[in-house]
Amino acid sequence: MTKIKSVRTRVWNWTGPTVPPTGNFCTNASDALWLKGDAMASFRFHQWLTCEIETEDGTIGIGNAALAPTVVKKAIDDWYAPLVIGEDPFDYAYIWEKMYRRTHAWGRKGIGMTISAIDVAIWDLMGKLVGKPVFKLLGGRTKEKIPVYYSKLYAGPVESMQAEAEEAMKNGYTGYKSRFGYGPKDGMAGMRENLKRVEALREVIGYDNDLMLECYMGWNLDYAKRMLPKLEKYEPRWLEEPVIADDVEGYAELNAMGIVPISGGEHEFSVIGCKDLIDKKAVSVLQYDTNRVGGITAAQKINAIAEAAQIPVIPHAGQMHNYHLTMANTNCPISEYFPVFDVEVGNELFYYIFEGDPEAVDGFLQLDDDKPGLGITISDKHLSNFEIVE
Ligand SMILES: O=C(O)[C@H](O)[C@H](O)[C@@H](O)CO
Ligand SMILES: [Mg+2]
Repeated sequence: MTKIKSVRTRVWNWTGPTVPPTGNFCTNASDALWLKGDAMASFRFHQWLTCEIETEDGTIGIGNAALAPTVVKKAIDDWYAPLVIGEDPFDYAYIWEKMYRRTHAWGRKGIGMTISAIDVAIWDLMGKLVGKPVFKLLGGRTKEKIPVYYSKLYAGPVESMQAEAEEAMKNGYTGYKSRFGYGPKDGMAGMRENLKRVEALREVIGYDNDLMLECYMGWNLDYAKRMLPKLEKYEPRWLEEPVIADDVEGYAELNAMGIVPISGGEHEFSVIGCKDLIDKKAVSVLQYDTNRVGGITAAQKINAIAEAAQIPVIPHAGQMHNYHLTMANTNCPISEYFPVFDVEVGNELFYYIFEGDPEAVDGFLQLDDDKPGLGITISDKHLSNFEIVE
């Protein structure tokens, strides 16, 4: 048995070129504020955290976190790393509870669930130590390959969104996720702008493909109740994060309307947090992100609860820590896929930090039965575009 010897965290600050967002790029929680200047400022992810856990035999497992990397680094360095050093990585359930309970006073939501970055690294480590891909430790291959939906189509001029969708269709995706650019502050005119873009996308992708619509917490209950009947005829597969994450009652009211399935969960944390969404019938599709919700240990427990309630789980973000869970669970039907693009919002930044993330082909992605762990390495190809803080 080889014990955990060290935990190495690094913050990767992107210093390379970025594509500045234009105009009503994507609604978000800050839209409700009387704001001057860039409402998107709180919304770009141009930093990332890597967390490498090494055992005495030199094996290294890789975890990551996308939200608030500098704060997460401090939480891991000061609080979580000392709790895991000296432990056997295969005691991952004990390690998880130790981290969760020893920081419970402040750690059970948000930054505190940085447990995720460590837990993902431990699962990568375990896979490498037994020579198996992580999905083979979770339930194995439930799909020949994973169907993915193209997730971008931020709001912009109608013509450019249609051109982006036309280009994406060449890759054979059967699902497309678009972002709304307008919300309550934009009034009826904004509603028309939103509907104009949904209609335009349906003209391009037709009705035999899924269309998912993302609000990213930028609407509110009143606005969403008014928009849902107007959206119904476009047959969205789901409406994502229409209200802020704390408004679980609002989620439940919108979902109960039964007009468009409501999805959410990427800003929910822990098994109990996700169970609450399910018990309150707040979502028809649960979308935690494994590197936020509590890692693979928590995510797999949530998958069982969701399956019992027959709520499909389609994790937020096209990253390896989510793909392995989707491969290993029949109740995880498809995966979100962030196409590789120039750094814009930053969802795609991980492509510049890691190697091994699969590329979608003909609307599917594949995981390798013979690649141990998560199947990613830390890349040295883009180091010149990063300032890395140890
Ligand atoms: O569902 C998503 O992909 C997220 O909400 C995105 O990370 C965010 O960029 C909003 O589109
Ligand atoms: Mg989302």
